[in-house]
Amino acid sequence: MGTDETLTIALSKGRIFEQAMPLLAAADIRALDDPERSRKLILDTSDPRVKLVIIRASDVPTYVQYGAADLGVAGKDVLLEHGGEGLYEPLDLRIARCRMMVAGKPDPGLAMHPGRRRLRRIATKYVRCAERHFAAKGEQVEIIKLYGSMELAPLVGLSDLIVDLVESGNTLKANGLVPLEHICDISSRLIVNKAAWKMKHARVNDLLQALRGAVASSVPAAAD
Ligand SMILES: Nc1ncnc2c1ncn2[C@@H]1O[C@H](COP(=O)(O)OP(=O)(O)OP(=O)(O)O)[C@@H](O)[C@H]1O
Ligand SMILES: O=P(O)(O)OC[C@H]1O[C@H](OP(=O)(O)OP(=O)(O)O)[C@H](O)[C@@H]1O
Repeated sequence: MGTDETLTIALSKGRIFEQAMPLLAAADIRALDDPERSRKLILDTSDPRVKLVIIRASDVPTYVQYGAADLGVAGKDVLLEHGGEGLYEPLDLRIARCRMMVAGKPDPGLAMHPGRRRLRRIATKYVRCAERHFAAKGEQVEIIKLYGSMELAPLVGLSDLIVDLVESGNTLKANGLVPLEHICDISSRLIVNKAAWKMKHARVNDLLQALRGAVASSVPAAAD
């Protein structure tokens, strides 16, 4: 965790950085470097008491859980897989919105056949979510853990179905797959280390209020 004077915020580069920075600007926090162009992992900001640490999206909850960062921005998908230990999740930032879905070939054929002899194979990065989804339906499945490009798995016979994130649907379509079941809606959340929440409460709370205001003005209710 940073010193008492410093707030450290963990973010991944790409869509979360791009969509979170306009919200952080409402709290007068602007990055002094562009993570797409700099190799720096710790970025100074326009507020000398705030630093950004740039890490993999799936590592953000771990840094915050252990207090290596006071706060972070993480997708709900990543939080569901992490489990949320040691964290508070006080605000839905409503950025990086998409859906977690089961997808597969349009004609699942044997994959959906009730009389099939082996368990259906599900390829996914989201093992916990997939397990929970199929368990809730009362179906035993075999989960195959992957780290990316899930869409390939049914095309080459690695799995019958995938569990992945879908936004426009273009990636599924480009690979001849279709969405089959909606698991949950996903957006990114502000997360806070539990100790930082107590020890740095005034500063964390100021930031939270500024972000709350920015979220309310950036997403009109009618967009839901
Ligand atoms: N197509 C998408 N549209 C909108 N939001 C998305 C989409 N894909 C992922 N997200 C959200 O954005 C977050 C960050 O995605 P990003 O692609 O930057 O990281 P990642 O590649 O999933 O993670 P890692 O690098 O740790 O494997 C995801 O955790 C998810 O919540
Ligand atoms: O429905 P769409 O708009 O096509 O978006 C869905 C794609 O977005 C995500 O991948 P991403 O682009 O983040 O690449 P990654 O898997 O390398 O993170 C997700 O894993 C899908 O592949």
